Amino acid sequence: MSSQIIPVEPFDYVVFGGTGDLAERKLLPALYHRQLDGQLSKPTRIIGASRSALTHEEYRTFATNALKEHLKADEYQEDQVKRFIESLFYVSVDAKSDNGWDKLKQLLDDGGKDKIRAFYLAVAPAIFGAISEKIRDHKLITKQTRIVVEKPIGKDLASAMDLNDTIGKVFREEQIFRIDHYLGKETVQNLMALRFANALYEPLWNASHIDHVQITVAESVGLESRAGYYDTAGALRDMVQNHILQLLCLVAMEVPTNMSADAVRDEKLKVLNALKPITPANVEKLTVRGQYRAGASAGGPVKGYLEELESGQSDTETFVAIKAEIGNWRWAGVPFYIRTGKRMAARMSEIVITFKPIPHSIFDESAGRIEANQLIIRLQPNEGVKQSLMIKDPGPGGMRLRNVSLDMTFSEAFNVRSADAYERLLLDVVRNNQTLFMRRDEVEAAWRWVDPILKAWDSVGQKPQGYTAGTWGPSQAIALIERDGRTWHEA
Ligand SMILES: NC(=O)C1=CN([C@@H]2O[C@H](COP(=O)(O)OP(=O)(O)OC[C@H]3O[C@@H](n4cnc5c(N)ncnc54)[C@H](OP(=O)(O)O)[C@@H]3O)[C@@H](O)[C@H]2O)C=CC1
Ligand SMILES: O=C1O[C@H](COP(=O)(O)O)[C@@H](O)[C@H](O)[C@H]1O
Repeated sequence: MSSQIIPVEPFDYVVFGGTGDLAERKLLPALYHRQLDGQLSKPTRIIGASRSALTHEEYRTFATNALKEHLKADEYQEDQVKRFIESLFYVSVDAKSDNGWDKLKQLLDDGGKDKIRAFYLAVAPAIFGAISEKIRDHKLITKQTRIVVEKPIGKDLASAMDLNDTIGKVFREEQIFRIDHYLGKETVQNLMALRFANALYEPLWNASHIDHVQITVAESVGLESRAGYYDTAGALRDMVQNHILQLLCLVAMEVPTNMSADAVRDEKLKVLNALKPITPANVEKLTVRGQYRAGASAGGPVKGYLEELESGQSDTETFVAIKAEIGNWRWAGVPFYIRTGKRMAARMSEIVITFKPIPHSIFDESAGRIEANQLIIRLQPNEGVKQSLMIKDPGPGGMRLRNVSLDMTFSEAFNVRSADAYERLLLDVVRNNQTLFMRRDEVEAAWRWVDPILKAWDSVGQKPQGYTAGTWGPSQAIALIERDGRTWHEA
C-alpha cells in the first residue's frame, strides 16, 4: 500500500443497475482497485440491486467474471478477488414496484444506521425518480446517506430541471453527487494544481498573455453498443454539455478561495454564465457539425455512422467543433476552440494554452522563427503536462533558437498506475467531498448555453458535414480555426 493512500471509513454502496454495463465495466473494477490499494476497511459492503432474480452467490459470480474481463492479468489477484467478492451482496428490486425493497432495508439496517450509505443510480434516468421515491418511502435514508447520479442529466434545460426537481424532492443538494467522470481524471485535477499551486502561471493566465485555448477530446471508437442512446443525443449533448464545459470552466475560472466544493463550483458557475450566446445569426460561423462516413481505424475498415444504425438515416452529429468566447475581463477576446468526435484519427484528449508571441524580437533572422509558448495538458493517452520554450541551440554555431518541451508524463515521473476516474470519484462520495461533482445550477447553466445552439442548428437547418472515419473531422472544422490565422494543435 502506498503511504499516500488513506483508508476510508467502512461504507455500504448500493449500486442500482448492479448488473448493467457501467457496473460491470467501471464500478466493480474501480472498487476492487481501491481495495487492492488498501483503501477499503471492513465491514464495507457493495450491494448490487436490479430486477434480475440473482442470489448473492450468483452476483458474486457475475462480479468475478466482470473483474476477469476488465482487469489486467497482474491486477486480478486470487486472494484479493476472494476478499472483494466476500463484500458483495445482491437484492432484487424493481424501481416500479415494492418488490424487494423491504429486503434491501433489512440488509442495510443490519449493517447499522450510522454507517455511510451511498446509493448509485447506474440505471436509465427515466427511473431516477421512481428509485428516489422508493428509497424515501421505504425509509432507507439515514443521516449518512448520499445519492450518486450518472449522466445524462437531461437532454435539454427543461428535462434537466425536471430531473433535478425529481431527485431534489427526496434528497438535499448536499446529498446529491452528480458524476462527470472527466472531473475524476488525474490530469483534470492536476490542472487545478498547476494553476493554483504554482506562482508561475496565474499572473499570465488572462487575455493580456494568452492568445487562445484549444480543448480536444477525440475518440477513435464509434457507437459501440450505444446507438439507441447516442442517436438521440449527439456529440454536443454527449460530450460538450458536460465534460468539455467542465474542462473549459477549470481552465477559465477565477481562483477559488479554497478547494471546498462550493468555492470551486461558484467559480465554475460564473464561467458558464459568462459564455457568449450562440444564436441563429452566428451559429454557422461559430460551430461545425460532422458525421463519420465509412473509413478506417487502427483495426481495419469501419462502417459509416448511418450504416451502423438500423434506420440507416440520421442527422445526429458525431463530431462538433465550436469557437466559444467568455465575456468577462479575464478572457475578453480570447477564443476557446473546442472539438470532440467519434471515429477520429486517434484517441487523444488535451487542453492547449497558446501564449501570445513576444512583443519584439532582439534576434536577427538567422536565429530562426520564434514560436509562441504553449502549455499542453494531456488527459489521454499518456497523461501529463508539456511546456514548450524557446532555447538556444547548443554549440558554437551562433544564436540559433529552437522550440523545445519540458515534458512530464505522470506514470513515468511517478512510476504509478494511472487510476481510473471512477476510483477517485466513488470514494469522494464516501468521504462526502463534492468538489469534483456538479452542482444543480452548474448543470442547468451548461444547458442554458447548449440549448440555444441546438435550437439555432434547427432554425438555420445546419446539418452535419460528412468526414471519413479515422480523420480529424470535416474540413470545415479546420477552416473554423484557420480563418482566425491559427491551426489545431497536432499531438
Ligand atoms: N455504460 C457506460 O459506460 C455509461 C453509462 N452511463 C449511464 O449509466 C446508466 C446505466 O448505464 P448502463 O449500465 O450502460 O445500462 P444497462 O442497460 O447496461 O444497465 C441498466 C441496469 O438497470 C437495471 N434496471 C433496469 N430497469 C430497472 C428497474 N425497473 N428497476 C431496477 N433496476 C432496473 C438493469 O438490470 P435488470 O434488467 O436486471 O433490472 C441493469 O442492471 C445510464 O443512465 C447510462 O446513460 C453513463 C456513462 C457511461
Ligand atoms: O461520457 C462519455 O464519455 C465517453 C468517453 O470517456 P473517456 O473517459 O473514454 O474519454 C464517451 O465515449 C461516451 O460517448 C460519453 O457518453
